Formats: sequence, C-alpha cells, structure tokens
Amino acid sequence: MSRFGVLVIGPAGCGKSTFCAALIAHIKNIKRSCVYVNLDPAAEEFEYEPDVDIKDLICLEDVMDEMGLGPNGGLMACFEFLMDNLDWLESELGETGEDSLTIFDCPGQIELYTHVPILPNLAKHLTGHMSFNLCAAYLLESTFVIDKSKFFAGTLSAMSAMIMLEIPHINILSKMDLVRNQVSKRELKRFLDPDPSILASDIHAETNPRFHRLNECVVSLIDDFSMVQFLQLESQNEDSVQATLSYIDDCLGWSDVQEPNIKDEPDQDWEEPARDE
Ligand SMILES: Nc1nc2c(ncn2[C@@H]2O[C@H](COP(=O)(O)OP(=O)(O)OP(=O)(O)O)[C@@H](O)[C@H]2O)c(=O)[nH]1
Ligand SMILES: [Mg+2]
Repeated sequence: MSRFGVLVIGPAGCGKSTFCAALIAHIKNIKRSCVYVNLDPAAEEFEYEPDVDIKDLICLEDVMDEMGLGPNGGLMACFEFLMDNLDWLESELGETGEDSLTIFDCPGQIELYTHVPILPNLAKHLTGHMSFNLCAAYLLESTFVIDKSKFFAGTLSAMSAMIMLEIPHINILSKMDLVRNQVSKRELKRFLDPDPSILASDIHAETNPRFHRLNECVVSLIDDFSMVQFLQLESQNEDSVQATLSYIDDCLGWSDVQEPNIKDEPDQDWEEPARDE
C-alpha cells in the first residue's frame, strides 16, 4: 500500500507552520484527510493540534540542560535521538491510508538537511522502510526577491536541500502578499523561473568587481542544475494553497493511486449492454 507525505522545510520563519495549518484547513474543506506531524521540538503554539509530536518523544529543554547545549545543538541532539528511535515514529504514525496526506512540519535549522544527513536519513527511512511516497516543499521567503544576493543564497540553499534529500522537490516563494505591491509582475517572473545569467548582471551592478568571478561561478552552478523554479504561495489565500496542493499531489502521483479506486466504484446508472447472440 502507498502512503503519501510532504516534508515542509525551509529557513527559520519562512512560513512553514503557517503553510501546514493552511494546508490542513484546505484539506479538511475538500473532505480529504491528513496527518499532521510536528518535528520541531521548539514549536510551542499550533493552529491544529499535531497528530504526532516529537515533543512526546523528547524535550528540548531537558536535552539542553543535561547535555549543556544551546538551542541549535539541542535540536541536533533531539533529531539524533529521533533517528535512534524511529520505531516510535512508526508506531505513532500507525497505518495511514493511501487517501491521506502526512504533513511533516520541520524545524527551520537548515543545517539538518544542508550540512548533516539527518533529514536525508529520515527521508530514506520514510520512503524505504515505511513505504512513503515523499516529496519536499522548500519554502523561501519572497522578500528575498527584493535583494538579489539573498535570492541567490536562498536558491543555493534550496538546491543543497534538493541534492541532499534525493526526493521530489518543490520550491515555493512564501509570503507573496508582502511583495506583490513592491515588485512588478515582469520583475517577479524573472525570479519564479530564474535565468541566473540575467540576474547575475544585476548582482554585478550591486557588488564590488572583486566578486564578479565568484558571482559567475555561482550562476553557472545554478545554470548547470537548471532545476530551480519557484511556485508562489500566500498562505491566507485558499486558491493559492489549493494550487500548491495540486503540485504536491502531482509530485507524489497521488491521483494515479486514487483514480482506480474511483473507477472501482460501481456506476449505479450503468447497465451492461445487451449482447447480440
Ligand atoms: N504576510 C504573511 N505572513 C506570513 C505568511 N506565512 C507566515 N507568515 C508569518 O511569518 C511568521 C513566521 O511564520 P511561521 O509559520 O511560524 O514560520 P516557520 O517557518 O514555521 O518558522 P520556524 O518554525 O520558527 O522556522 C509568522 O508571524 C507568520 O504569521 C504569509 O503567507 N504572509
Ligand atoms: Mg514552524
């Protein structure tokens, strides 16, 4: 049996938990089902109570006290503990059906998937041992598009996550409502499907000539992969959330699995045509 899940990832404060809540509200609205998994041991307030919560496994404050760690080191230790106790996650998740989407709300410390292989190993376990069809939704705050160097840095971190995780990946510019009035539609298009060489000439104009060769190397790296595109997201707008869910569904092949079930339902009005003997 297939199971479906999305890892919602991205830098701190980019709107992951808000997007998870908006996604849950929309999924409930369209009478589909979902499971909400909080993987952030530092998260305190939730719009929807998580069905599975890492805080039921381990307490960040205890880890910080006992191991003498700060919040980031503590979070890494919590994840290492989770990785040693994956049977806990498996039993908490139970038997999620193939009509349900499991939403993993991840912490904002991107070192979990760009520097150390903790989240990649979790993704491997979910896809391998637990038979999940899994994709990543990488959120990057849209205010980054106002500062092109930040946009390049954000694009590189999205690429790094994409390469580390090795699962289907959707890049999303979140909080679009904050930039709509500041950037023209034409300008915005340049960021959604970025042509790095054009953006690089803008960066050249803004940076010290000493960095031009470095800029060009970064641009050619992004160009070589040519796989960074962004969707737009406004979490307060249900149409925008619906559009993002459609991409996630496509990425996961969700409808391919649902359709046969619909076809299996007998059509009440349909009668087998009489055959000529
Ligand atoms: N204007 C606007 N604000 C948003 C949007 N999404 C989130 N926010 C705000 O951004 C802030 C951070 O949102 P969160 O959802 O907590 O972000 P997060 O990525 O889960 O944060 P961490 O878990 O701490 O990494 C909150 O104040 C949200 O209200 C959006 O679409 N538009
Ligand atoms: Mg959060």
